[in-house]
Amino acid sequence: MSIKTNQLEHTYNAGTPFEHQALKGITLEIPEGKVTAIIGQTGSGKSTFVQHLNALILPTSGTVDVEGFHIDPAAKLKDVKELRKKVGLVFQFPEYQLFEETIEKDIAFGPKNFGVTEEEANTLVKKVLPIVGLDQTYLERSPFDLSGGQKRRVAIAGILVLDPDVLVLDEPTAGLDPQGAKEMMDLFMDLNKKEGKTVLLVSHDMEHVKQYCDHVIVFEDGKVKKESDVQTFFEHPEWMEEIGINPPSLIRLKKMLQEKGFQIPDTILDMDALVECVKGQVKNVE
Ligand SMILES: Nc1ncnc2c1ncn2[C@@H]1O[C@H](COP(=O)(O)OP(=O)(O)OP(=O)(O)O)[C@@H](O)[C@H]1O
Repeated sequence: MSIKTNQLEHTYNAGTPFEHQALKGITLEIPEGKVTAIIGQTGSGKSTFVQHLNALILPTSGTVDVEGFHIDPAAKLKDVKELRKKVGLVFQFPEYQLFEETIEKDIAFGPKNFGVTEEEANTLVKKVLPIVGLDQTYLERSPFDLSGGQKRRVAIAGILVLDPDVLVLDEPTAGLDPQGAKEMMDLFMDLNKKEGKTVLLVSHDMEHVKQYCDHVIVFEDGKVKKESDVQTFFEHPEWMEEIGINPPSLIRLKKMLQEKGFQIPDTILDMDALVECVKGQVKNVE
């Protein structure tokens, strides 16, 4: 089931001097089973948009259809509780939301909240730990004694334990070192490829978008500025320039080589193909 929004608008602090319209009529369809990136300048409305997808905030006007749920400005929290199981939202720095005294209790909190018995919840916790790369010795440890990257794995386990069909990830690798970020992205990609989960990734990291995503949606000032498959998107570096986003390193390298006189088709987006293309021309350019 795809995710659809129709003329979605969101205004913060409506009717006060601090009123701010963050979303200005977003009509979108996000494909099921794919990895879709949402990119755009800071403040363009990305986080506001994704928080509508599990009804964490409600539209000021317009609608969202997701996993069989229809969300409009009058939606009631009790009607959307089940939706939270189906659409898992991973915030920026999710580790700040850990609060229980053991990792087992922290991860079990969600299932118990949905009426699962303690025993069943603990079984689910044991299953999810290896998925996030932690072994069973972590169960009784305090989440607060872990490294930042380990804490984040625990927080993400707390979402995966509900087995959502859709994963909405708001800058899930922010603050991680490159290896930690790669492991985190590989984990999400596994869930997409092996279990068919739909993934929506809010990211400022164009290397990740190029490497992992199928589809790109660009936000600007609360509106959708562009939508494209990932190949077409990265064939147009001028689109990234327009929105002030630094292209991935390979695209920058390609542009430098083109400016030096190398004939490189825009369709080349991987390093092996770029090297092959340049090799044949080195003598000509010298
Ligand atoms: N709780 C809030 N109250 C009032 N204004 C808000 C609130 N949250 C966000 N905004 C404003 O809404 C606009 C969109 O913010 P949002 O966080 O959705 O942008 P973003 O594209 O996710 O930015 P970033 O890339 O920095 O995370 C911004 O101008 C922001 O200041």
